[in-house]
Amino acid sequence: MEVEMEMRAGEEIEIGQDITPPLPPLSSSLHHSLLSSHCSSCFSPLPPQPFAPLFTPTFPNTPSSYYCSSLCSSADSPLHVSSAEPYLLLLLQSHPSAYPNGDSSDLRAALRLLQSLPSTSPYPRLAGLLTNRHKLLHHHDHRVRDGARAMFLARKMRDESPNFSIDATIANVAPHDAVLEEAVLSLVLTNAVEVQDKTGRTLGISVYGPSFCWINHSCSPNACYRFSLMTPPTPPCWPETALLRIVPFGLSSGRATQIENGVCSNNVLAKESRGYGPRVTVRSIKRIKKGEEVTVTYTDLLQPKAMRQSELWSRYRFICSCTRCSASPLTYVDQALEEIFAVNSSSSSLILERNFNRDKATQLLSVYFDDAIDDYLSIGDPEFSCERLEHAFTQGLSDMQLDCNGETSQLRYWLHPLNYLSLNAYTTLASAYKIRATDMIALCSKMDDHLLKALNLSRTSAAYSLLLAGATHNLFRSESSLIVSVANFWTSAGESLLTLAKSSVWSEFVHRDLPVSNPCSTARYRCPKCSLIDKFEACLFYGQVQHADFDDVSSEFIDCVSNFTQNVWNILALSCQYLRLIKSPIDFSWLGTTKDSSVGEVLIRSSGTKAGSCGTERSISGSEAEGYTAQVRICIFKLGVHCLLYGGYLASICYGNSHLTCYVRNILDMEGILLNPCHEPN
Ligand SMILES: C[S@@+](CC[C@H](N)C(=O)[O-])C[C@H]1O[C@@H](n2cnc3c(N)ncnc32)[C@H](O)[C@@H]1O
Repeated sequence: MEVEMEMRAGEEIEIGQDITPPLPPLSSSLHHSLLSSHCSSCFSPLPPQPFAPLFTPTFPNTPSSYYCSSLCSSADSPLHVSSAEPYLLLLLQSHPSAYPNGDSSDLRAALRLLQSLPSTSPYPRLAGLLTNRHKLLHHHDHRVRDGARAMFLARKMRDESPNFSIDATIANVAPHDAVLEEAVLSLVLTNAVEVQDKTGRTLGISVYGPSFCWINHSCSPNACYRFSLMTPPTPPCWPETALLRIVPFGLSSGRATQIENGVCSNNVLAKESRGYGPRVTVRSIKRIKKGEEVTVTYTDLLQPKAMRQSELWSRYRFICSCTRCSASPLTYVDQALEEIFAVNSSSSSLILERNFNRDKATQLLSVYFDDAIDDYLSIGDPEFSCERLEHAFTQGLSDMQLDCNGETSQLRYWLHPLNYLSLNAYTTLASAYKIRATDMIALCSKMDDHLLKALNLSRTSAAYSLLLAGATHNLFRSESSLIVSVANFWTSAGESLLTLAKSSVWSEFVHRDLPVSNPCSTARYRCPKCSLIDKFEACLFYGQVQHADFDDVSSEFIDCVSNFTQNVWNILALSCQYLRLIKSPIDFSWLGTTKDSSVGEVLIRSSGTKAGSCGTERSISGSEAEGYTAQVRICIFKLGVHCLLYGGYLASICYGNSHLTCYVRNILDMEGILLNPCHEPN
């Protein structure tokens, strides 16, 4: 009988606490595209003169591993060579069709694992980890079969070296030669996680031992994880300094039994794992009761249910039945993330349509939005992308629909402001407007219309950042596991608002026409209405939040931020038609519930269908310039400080005193707002 493993809390766990020590990987590999820019051992960026592997073979004109130090090279080179990685890279370089499925990191991590694991029967677990080979092979055929074959060939080339011929080796592979490779590759696909650096950039993948890999997925998880990049030699952290607050459980026929550590004991793991490479630490983002299952997310929680389910199915072949997915009717968050409005524009007046093909509308809108966002990311024309996105936001997209009488009518679809496509678009728009502002500033050397335009562009960028943070916060109030996204979005909004308040363009403009006192030169700023600064400083000092404070801190923050926003939102939103439709980016009560039509009506009626009123910038008028007063500037500054403090506070719950918390701290430090120094961890 196959046993399904899970991890449970071994004790009561409060929110914002580490529940594992930093766990070392069993195997990790850089993404293929980063092989020549990052260290294959510790994943840090390479110096100008990187270190090559200590041992041959290296093949000319073929990607290889490089290292940041001789220590990294001597720690990793033996495994790099013995695992047959150089041969795999040679094979993929000369015969790309051997694995046409993209990045080679899965195969390289699997080769490394295969080399370091004791040889054993490939079912259903290796070193305690689920392989899922049967399930994956049944559905994924090509990825697993092609990959395993390429791994098998690489190992054969290694064994026959130096007398191998790639073509002859390929010709001699029998269909069932690569069973073990299939199992190890399936294990990697089932258990590997993407390793990210401090900025959230994905560097590669890692497979960890059961303490991490036995943690199941939930769309409303109670834990998250972070990475720390470790260079060799790093002191062993397990089991001596173990802080493992979770225990394994095996579920067999629905009956939970505590598993003996014999499957994969801590000692076995300590021996199997490498001392270096990205370590992972699991942390609670909710209070977890003793005996409760600990879960993390395997997917983006800001996607609607259907997308999460489809992603989990295509990658892992399971159907999620967590509380969020099983809720009937859909949770508020899942309703909002997929909400679309339709109007019948064939009739003379705009009528909100109740019966329309939602899947078709979603498809139409997602193709349009994804395309506009991809265009921005790949071609990088920010102005065109802003125009496209805002056009769809304000004018909707048209489609023909066949009704039950066989007659066609014209429908127009609008996105709900909290729809996941809207959230993705806000991120793109904040970034695109920021780039446009920077480009505009570079164009002009002295105070003129261009400088004012640049200030308007950064104002719109800050407004979109604030809208993204506020919109996600609205969802976070119903789904607390969104804390990780919210922490990042409040931090970005704070940074963007502070940059706007401190803009030298604004200074020039204000000095000439509307002199303001410089908010940045004022002495240490403290908000008289909330204790956010003290709470954030306490987090920095104690390394964790005082959990009893959490709800109070959040509601104090929202009170303050709502007040500031009331004073400045009209000005932040002034240049953009879509933003002007958003009555408040913090308090979304103007939206009504997703069941009633008020938000649809607000959007549709306010946008109208007048020709030429597409959601692009208005020309700069005198009244717009009047918005830039000293009071507004100071209010934007205070709003930015609050957003940063709250973002930092939430980040300390999710990551402890890690880079994001310190990043916030450093920005606030420069403004003379905080007291205590921060020691950034690795
Ligand atoms: C990283 S492993 C997690 C530990 C796994 N349960 C085990 O027994 O080793 C990932 C696999 O666990 C299973 N799994 C994880 N979360 C699940 C969930 N919410 N529902 C069903 N299966 C899940 C799936 O088979 C998935 O491919």
